[in-house]
Amino acid sequence: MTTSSAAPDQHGSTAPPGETPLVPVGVLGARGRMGTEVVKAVNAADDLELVAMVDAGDWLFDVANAGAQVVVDFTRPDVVMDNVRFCIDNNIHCVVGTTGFDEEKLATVAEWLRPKPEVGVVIAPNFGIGAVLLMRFAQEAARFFPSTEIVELHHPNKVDAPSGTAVRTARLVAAARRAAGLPPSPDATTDSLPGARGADVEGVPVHAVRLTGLVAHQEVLMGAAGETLTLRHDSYDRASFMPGVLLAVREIARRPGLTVGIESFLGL
Ligand SMILES: NC(=O)C1=CN([C@@H]2O[C@H](COP(=O)(O)OP(=O)(O)OC[C@H]3O[C@@H](n4cnc5c(N)ncnc54)[C@H](OP(=O)(O)O)[C@@H]3O)[C@@H](O)[C@H]2O)C=CC1
Ligand SMILES: O=C(O)C1=N[C@H](C(=O)O)C[C@H](O)C1
Repeated sequence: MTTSSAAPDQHGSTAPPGETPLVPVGVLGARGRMGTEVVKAVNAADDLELVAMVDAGDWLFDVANAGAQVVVDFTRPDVVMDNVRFCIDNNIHCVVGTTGFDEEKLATVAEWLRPKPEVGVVIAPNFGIGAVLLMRFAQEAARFFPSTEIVELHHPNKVDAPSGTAVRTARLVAAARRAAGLPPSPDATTDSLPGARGADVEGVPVHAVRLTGLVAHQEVLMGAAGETLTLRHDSYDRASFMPGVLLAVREIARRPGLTVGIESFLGL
């Protein structure tokens, strides 16, 4: 569905002469939990214009036809790659919050971007500023603790487990542990039910809870002799992701190529 009231001129602008043009934004997954919030946030932003809302069953060409310069994707791990490919092919910058990106998929996106040096794609498993900081703090602290485990807790409608944020946190922690030369976390378990010790992400156990009433939460637990450090972040409302999403929408045209996470946009 396209939402723009005025047709773009030959430069893609709908602004009257002399005024700073609004950035035309399309939202994919627009009727979903995150998409609905993004639509509200874009509509409330003075410098952005919502030009297309696309959800399952809608025509993806709507975003190109509407003149979107930036697309925000909060869809599903099984469809997001097709959406990103379409945007890159059509010279549209992408802000991607959808999860499910492993190293292979990231490499594929980087490959698609190679012939399009002017297009920017940011793929971030979490746009919450607190969650981004938690990842950074966990990365900093990891080398001081022999044991680290991650517990992520989410609403029960989430389709992927563990969360993209937890997987990224675990990878960052694992890299910090490797760099510090830490041995595997001590664990004497020889007898367990399947899943009891969580998913193994590069040696870091990740436990996923799905509970009615929750939105998005994560704890990183670190242990050393006689002490523990627990880092916790809670998103109680999806509004918590919007400052990060809007920052990425405003920045991405100046950041060609592939960016993973919004840390660099925040000066981290
Ligand atoms: N990076 C971040 O900060 C955050 C990331 N997420 C991630 O974002 C993703 C979406 O989460 P959430 O909003 O809760 O999920 P929802 O299921 O509520 O929303 C996804 C929407 O995308 C629609 N959709 C499915 N296929 C397509 C398609 N091909 N084109 C366009 N739309 C499509 C779905 O329709 P239908 O239901 O009919 O399939 C649905 O309306 C998940 O991967 C989640 O982990 C979530 C929160 C924050
Ligand atoms: O599905 C969600 O809700 C969320 N998904 C992202 C993830 O998998 O990390 C971000 C946040 O945790 C909310």
